[in-house]
Amino acid sequence: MSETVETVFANVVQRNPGEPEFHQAVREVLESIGPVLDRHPEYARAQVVERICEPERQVIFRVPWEDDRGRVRVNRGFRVEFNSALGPYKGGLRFHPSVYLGIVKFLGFEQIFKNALTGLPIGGGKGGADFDPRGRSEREVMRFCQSFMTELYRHIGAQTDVPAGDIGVGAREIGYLFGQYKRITNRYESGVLTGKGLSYGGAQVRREATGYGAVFFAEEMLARGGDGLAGRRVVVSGSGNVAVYAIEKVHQLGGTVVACSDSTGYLLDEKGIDLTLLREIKEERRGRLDEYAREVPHAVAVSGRTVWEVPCDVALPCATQNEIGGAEAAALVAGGCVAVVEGANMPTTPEAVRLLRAAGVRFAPGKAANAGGVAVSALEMQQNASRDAWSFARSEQRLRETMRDIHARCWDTAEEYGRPGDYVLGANVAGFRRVAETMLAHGLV
Ligand SMILES: NC(=O)C1=CN([C@@H]2O[C@H](COP(=O)(O)OP(=O)(O)OC[C@H]3O[C@@H](n4cnc5c(N)ncnc54)[C@H](O)[C@@H]3O)[C@@H](O)[C@H]2O)C=CC1
Ligand SMILES: O=C(O)CCC(=O)C(=O)O
Repeated sequence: MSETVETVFANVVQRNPGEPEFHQAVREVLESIGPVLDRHPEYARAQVVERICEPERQVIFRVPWEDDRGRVRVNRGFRVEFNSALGPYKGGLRFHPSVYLGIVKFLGFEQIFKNALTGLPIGGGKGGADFDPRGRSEREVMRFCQSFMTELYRHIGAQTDVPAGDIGVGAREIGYLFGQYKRITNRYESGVLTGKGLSYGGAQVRREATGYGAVFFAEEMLARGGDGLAGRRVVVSGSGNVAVYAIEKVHQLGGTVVACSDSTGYLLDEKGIDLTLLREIKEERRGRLDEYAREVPHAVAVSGRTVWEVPCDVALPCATQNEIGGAEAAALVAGGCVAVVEGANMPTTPEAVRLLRAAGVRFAPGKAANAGGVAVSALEMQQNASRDAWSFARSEQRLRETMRDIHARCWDTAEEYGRPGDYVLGANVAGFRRVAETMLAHGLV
């Protein structure tokens, strides 16, 4: 990093102590943008980088709720409204016990550049709570969502800040959150949340968008080497929203996903994951992957080990941050992997990225490869604003075009900066330039 950028980074670490994930996300962007700052001294004069690293607003709030035994519980809720240069703050809500301010800030920071890369009018934000929905009854989840929205509602709005789902927040939670927002405000404001059910303003393909989008990105990336996913052996981590629809699209494009995972271990099915059964276990029974292995004799459930030990051509990490470290990257290289495409946010550590690159593995960062989810959220906002509802085919076509455009933006920018094939540089620089130019246009705000 150049001296100027190194100083900015040191300042970020000093001002945001104890937030290693946020530091990691900032460092990755700052490492890419030195050459842009050399070409555009006006960005440094206006302290654009310093301003981008500081959230516009951060809200932390108490979420009290009552469990089924009548015991009062208290969680902590967050919304970080990071950057509104390009549009209303936009980004998901995560309910997971590991959530704290540093996680929400890393996710919000990533979201700024990801949303810029889509070319759509959305700023960056993220939120969540340290609530663990696992093992909680439907009624407990509903009460938690209602209490969370009872504070959040005053900070959001279709033109202000538009949350959606992330880990632990799916269609069920969005429904409860929307119901409470409507009740408190007495406004049927469809565009205040995305990822809604189709009966009340949800968009076709939003559920599938992140997973499908990551696979479309992988297709584009492989196509540059005259290749594709057909006939490829693929491993996916996670078995939630992003993972399930990544698996579906890989299968539709002729590849075979032989393994997926959850926080307890992984499932190996050499004949290809049976998605109907996986979805029944995960989405309906909310069960564990070993249930699959009990029902499919040739499948194996492996507990306490990493899914990345399974040899594959293409790896799609779709679970959580920093799940591929040095050891996992080495295992992927040893297993013959040629491409890693991030469906999750920052699932690969900097050490792992270096190792993969050194071994010639193509690597696509999440802020480019998983942008399909938020892109279709922006299309949901557009449909809500015009009281329209597009067909599945039209929405999927838009998603495919958007992922093609994002890929091209990353590819062309990397070439322009003399680093062909460097998707990390391409994504960071293309996203940063759009936000920086707009911030300059808005003056000192
Ligand atoms: N839902 C969306 O539209 C988008 C999600 N993402 C990112 O994709 C990732 C997955 O999100 P979703 O599928 O929405 O969440 P989800 O809650 O539906 O699924 C998360 C999955 O990851 C697994 N998991 C969590 N921690 C794990 C660990 N330590 N080891 C192994 N597996 C673990 C869970 O068992 C679950 O299968 C996250 O990084 C999220 O930020 C990114 C863009 C959009
Ligand atoms: O659709 C959205 O607004 C949320 C997407 C999101 O949280 C993400 O891209 O990580």
